[in-house]
Amino acid sequence: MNMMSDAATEKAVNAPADEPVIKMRGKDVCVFYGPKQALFDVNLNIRENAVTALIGPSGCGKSTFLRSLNRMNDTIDTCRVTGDITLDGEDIYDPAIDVVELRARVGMVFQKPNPFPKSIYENVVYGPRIHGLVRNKADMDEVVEKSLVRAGLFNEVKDRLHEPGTGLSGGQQQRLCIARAIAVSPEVILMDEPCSALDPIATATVEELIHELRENYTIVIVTHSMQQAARVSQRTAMFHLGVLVEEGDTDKIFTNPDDPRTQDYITGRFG
Ligand SMILES: Nc1ncnc2c1ncn2[C@@H]1O[C@H](COP(=O)(O)OP(=O)(O)OP(=O)(O)O)[C@@H](O)[C@H]1O
Repeated sequence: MNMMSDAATEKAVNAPADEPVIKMRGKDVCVFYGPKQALFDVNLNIRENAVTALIGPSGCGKSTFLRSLNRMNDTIDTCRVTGDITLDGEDIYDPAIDVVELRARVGMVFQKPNPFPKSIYENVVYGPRIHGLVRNKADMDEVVEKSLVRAGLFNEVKDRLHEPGTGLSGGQQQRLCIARAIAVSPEVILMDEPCSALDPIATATVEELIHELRENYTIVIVTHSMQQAARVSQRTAMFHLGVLVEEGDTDKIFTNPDDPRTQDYITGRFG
């Protein structure tokens, strides 16, 4: 019996074993805030089941590009996006796209852990409930436990699931936010400097988690830390003044970049 889903079958047919699968594709992406252009013709493919790091000096457009991948920029009145961005080949800016559904498929974790002022349990179950993914208490218990286990938090919180999420440490709150993102079974997780508010130990835990999540998810992470990009990512994209300077295997970008701007940035000459 053939157990493969149609989508999996299609992928297997379309992608030879050694060809990476492209999960998201950005083509000639330009982003404007009012009259100001923040991104210029960015062409970047995001590989499936890999971690892609977006690096570059402050203001270069990393977060702007990240936010364009799940239409978070739609929430900014002055923001306008041109070019094409696809998810599994589908145009995410097509007016027929349901943005709520898109953001369930392409989840997001923010810089500052932002749990809802509710219990740990409610934080995780909120998304599955609004997306109609759980029908009863047993479903809810299961999704809460599974998501917290995947986020590496279950053992630390299993005895206090009904206590406020805001009572956790910063690192635990960030893992709770990751559990909340995972709970709706996203395909892609966008992370905007997810460790910048965390101490080194909590950072190491979240980095380990990112490493593990890669097996099941496609991850795009904005980071200011070169060490972090080198530790967690397989692909790196370097931005400067709104332009994608270069992208490639992380090892190559950090040891032998093609562009002098990348060389200057990774050696700390600017940024
Ligand atoms: N909401 C906004 N309104 C107007 N301009 C904005 C807005 N958000 C970002 N910008 C501008 O767009 C450019 C890119 O900003 P963006 O935040 O994407 O850069 P970044 O590389 O993520 O920076 P940082 O590393 O400092 O977070 C900057 O010039 C910034 O001032």
